[in-house]
Amino acid sequence: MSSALITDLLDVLDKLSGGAHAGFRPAHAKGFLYSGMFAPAPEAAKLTRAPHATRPSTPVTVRFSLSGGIPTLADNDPKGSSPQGFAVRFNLGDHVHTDIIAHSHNGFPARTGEEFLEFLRAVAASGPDAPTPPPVAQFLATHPVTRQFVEAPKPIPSSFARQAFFAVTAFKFTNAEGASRFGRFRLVPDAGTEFLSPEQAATKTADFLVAELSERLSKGAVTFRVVVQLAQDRDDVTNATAVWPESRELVPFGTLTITERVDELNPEMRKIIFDPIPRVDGIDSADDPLTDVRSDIYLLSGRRRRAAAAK
Ligand code: HEM
Repeated sequence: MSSALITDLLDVLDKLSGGAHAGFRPAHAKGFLYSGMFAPAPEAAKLTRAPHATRPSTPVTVRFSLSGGIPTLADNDPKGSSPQGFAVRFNLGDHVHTDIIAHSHNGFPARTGEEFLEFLRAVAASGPDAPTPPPVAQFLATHPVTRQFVEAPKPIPSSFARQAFFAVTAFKFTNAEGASRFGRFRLVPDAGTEFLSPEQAATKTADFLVAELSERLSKGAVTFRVVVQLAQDRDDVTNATAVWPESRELVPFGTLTITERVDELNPEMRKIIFDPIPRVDGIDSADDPLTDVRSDIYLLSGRRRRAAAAK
């Protein structure tokens, strides 16, 4: 991976957030950590020999977040809140883990890191002093898939527990017999989905999503079904902008049960860096170019965050 691409992406993300916010993520900066358990569905072990698919239960740490890079963003901010993020760490042993990193929109605006950089630079160059038409309008005119992503409705949910999340990049799942299938993780809320109209969202407080989740957890656990959308032969498994038809089979993978909030400012917890590469036997990258770029940039960004927190 070109390190220039990674640092250029980090720079433009910082720029879009009005400069770097020391100790915070340059994307999905405002987020909240919780702990819980994962229990696999019987079908999971038929798909993959990964340990969390066969063990009766695996402890998890999860983080819900808003998409923007500003740590003080309001949960009902019409521009920076959606898509919300949901990252799940399966704690398999000492320093052994595998993650699912998902957001609340099925798709992504760019196929490669280079294309994403070009898009973000066009957005950054389209401020109030921009020429007409602004660079972002020119970019969108020649990138219909990005335009589709930008224009798709991304309503604010009534709760982090009431929307579905999509891992977008595909993985290759291999079972104990050595049989492989490609698929994409999805997290589906047992409480069902519910979204706010812009008018309803405007009446909410800046921290309503975390407050709502605390209130909900005081009454009982929050559960999500983890499923894998299986690719069929013609589906492109290397392109996160290509949404597969909804008719594709959804294989049950298990249930996530979220029980309590974890202090995200706790030094140990501040260290957590979710990893887009699964790094566990039985689940591999499907060679989507975004996977490696993301892994490199999350690591660089996470190290920068850790260094700032240590000061
Ligand atoms: C080239 C493409 C991408 C770039 C450059 C990028 C960049 C970043 C960066 C820099 C972070 C902060 C990492 C950290 O400090 O720990 C981040 C976090 C995140 N990104 Fe991406 N991202 C990309 C693609 C995606 C995609 C496809 C998704 C959709 C699933 C996504 C969802 C998330 C989520 C949910 C987080 C928060 C993870 C956490 O809670 O720690 N990103 N991204």
